[in-house]
Amino acid sequence: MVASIIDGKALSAEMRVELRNDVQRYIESRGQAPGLVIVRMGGDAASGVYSKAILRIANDVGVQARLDQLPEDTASDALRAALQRLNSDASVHGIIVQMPLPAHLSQQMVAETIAPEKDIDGISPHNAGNLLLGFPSLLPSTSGAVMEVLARTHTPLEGRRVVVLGRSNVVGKPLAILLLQQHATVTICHSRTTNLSEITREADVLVAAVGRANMVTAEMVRPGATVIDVGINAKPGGGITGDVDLESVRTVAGAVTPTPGGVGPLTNVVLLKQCLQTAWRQSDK
Ligand SMILES: Nc1nc(=O)c2c([nH]1)NC[C@@H]1CN(c3ccc(C(=O)N[C@@H](CCC(=O)O)C(=O)O)cc3)C=[N+]21
Repeated sequence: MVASIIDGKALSAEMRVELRNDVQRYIESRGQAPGLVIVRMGGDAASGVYSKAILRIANDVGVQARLDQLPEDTASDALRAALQRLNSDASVHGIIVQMPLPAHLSQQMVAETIAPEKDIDGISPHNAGNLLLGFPSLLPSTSGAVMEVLARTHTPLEGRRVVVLGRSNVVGKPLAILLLQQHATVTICHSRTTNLSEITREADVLVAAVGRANMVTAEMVRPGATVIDVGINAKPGGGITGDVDLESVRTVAGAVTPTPGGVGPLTNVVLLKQCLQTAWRQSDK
């Protein structure tokens, strides 16, 4: 079997056409663009790539976006105050705080401070709780992007075995919930899982969201399976690579997403789509 390579850039372009129209309708109705602010501390490479991609695509679809780059040593109180200012700024409809945070800052503080109605990356307890309960909610955008890839490639999920590698709050956990809602049989594996490849070889759909370059190889994949690579690992010489060893996996898989050019380009669009959604909500009042 030689896997087909899923073209994330093409899927992203398709979504951007839809989104550009939807943003235009908002601007015509409300007389202003949806506003988005990225808050970033420090110099993590993956979050740098992501920030640039968000700004570029925002500009392309008509969302007003800016990057608030704060120093790595920003104090917790100063970050809280900055977020509170964004919460009460009516021109800001969506806020994303880039992860990972520097070690001295608490994810819980950030998640509890961002106003749930501006939480376009779905990290607040309010949105996470709604997702768990099956109520409408804002999603962590990467988990939303994986669902977009699966839907737009018509990958069946109902009754299928899906194995998710990774249990993070931004990918593994929310994705497992979304897959359950589509009636998949979901298994979450992580760093303490024993006999990992025995489990992954059962998967009709295998999602890698671990953060370890090239860890998924052909021996871990069921022949014909769909393999979704969510990993964003910085390459020593610059650029990014995924969690999936593409050259190895493509010999057994049915379909596989590359990195770059797979899930990443949809993540940005999902984030912006959710910003448009929050802008409509905030201007409805
Ligand atoms: N709160 C939060 N939510 C996140 O979702 C989040 C985060 N923090 N911190 C950083 C990581 C990383 N991440 C990326 C998303 C898309 C691309 C992306 O668009 N990649 C393109 C372009 C790659 C390139 O320019 O080389 C591609 O894969 O083809 C990259 C990285 C989201 N993350």
